[in-house]
Amino acid sequence: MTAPPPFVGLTGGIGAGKSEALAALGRLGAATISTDQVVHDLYEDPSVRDAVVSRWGPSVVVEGRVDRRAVARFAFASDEERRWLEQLLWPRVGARVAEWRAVESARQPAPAALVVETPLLFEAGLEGNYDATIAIVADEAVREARAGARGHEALDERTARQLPQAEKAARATYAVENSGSLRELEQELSGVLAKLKS
Ligand SMILES: CC(C)(COP(=O)(O)OP(=O)(O)OC[C@H]1O[C@@H](n2cnc3c(N)ncnc32)[C@H](O)[C@@H]1O)[C@@H](O)C(=O)NCCC(=O)NCCS
Ligand SMILES: Nc1ncnc2c1ncn2[C@@H]1O[C@H](COP(=O)(O)OP(=O)(O)OP(=O)(O)O)[C@@H](O)[C@H]1O
Repeated sequence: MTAPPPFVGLTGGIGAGKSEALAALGRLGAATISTDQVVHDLYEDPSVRDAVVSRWGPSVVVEGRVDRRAVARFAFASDEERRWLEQLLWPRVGARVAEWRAVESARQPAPAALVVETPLLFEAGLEGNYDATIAIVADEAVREARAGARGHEALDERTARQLPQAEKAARATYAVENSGSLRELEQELSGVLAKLKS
């Protein structure tokens, strides 16, 4: 019986390139899931929609759908509100990732790795769940410019809730630099996958 594929947590600062790294790992043969995407899907769940409406009022729903910009304004207004939202969503995200892992672990041929993009991996103390962790890091000016271009609501508050890039890099099994081209990023990640398989 062959060993299951390594279960890998992928993290990094806002705009460092986590989503591009996840896409590259997918092209390289890993099965991938983004917890940001899982959260976006959860806002379609009526129980989640009702919970945020009860907390913050009807203005968080626009044309029947949760408006994430409005949610971000309320959630990052204080630690208490942010914690409330995280406590609502994180257990549901954990359940969805566990389901996904069970399906992907049984897939034949086996993926090269099972990779979960988790922005708050270290902040949430999740590193012990994984066989290995990868931190994507970029020069601070590059990361800030990329993050700024996304136009995230409450960008400073999100950043303040996260560990600095250097700390994420120091804690991760592998730190991958993404200040160059996407092709260079994919090459670096190909090297990491080879190490994970060995
Ligand atoms: C606040 C929300 C509505 C904003 O949605 P939006 O589409 O604008 O951003 P998106 O979800 O794509 O996240 C972009 C980035 O913001 C950062 N971010 C998201 N949530 C948080 C948080 N709770 N603390 C710090 N940074 C965060 C991450 O770096 C993430 O990659 C949404 O991010 C959310 O519901 N967050 C709370 C749940 C959570 O903690 N998610 C993180 C992954 S489990
Ligand atoms: N090596 C690169 N070369 C050029 N553009 C890049 C590179 N890496 C990332 N980008 C671009 O920078 C932006 C942010 O990258 P990405 O979405 O992968 O980061 P992220 O860490 O997932 O961000 P967020 O925290 O906002 O979810 C995107 O527009 C992406 O295409």
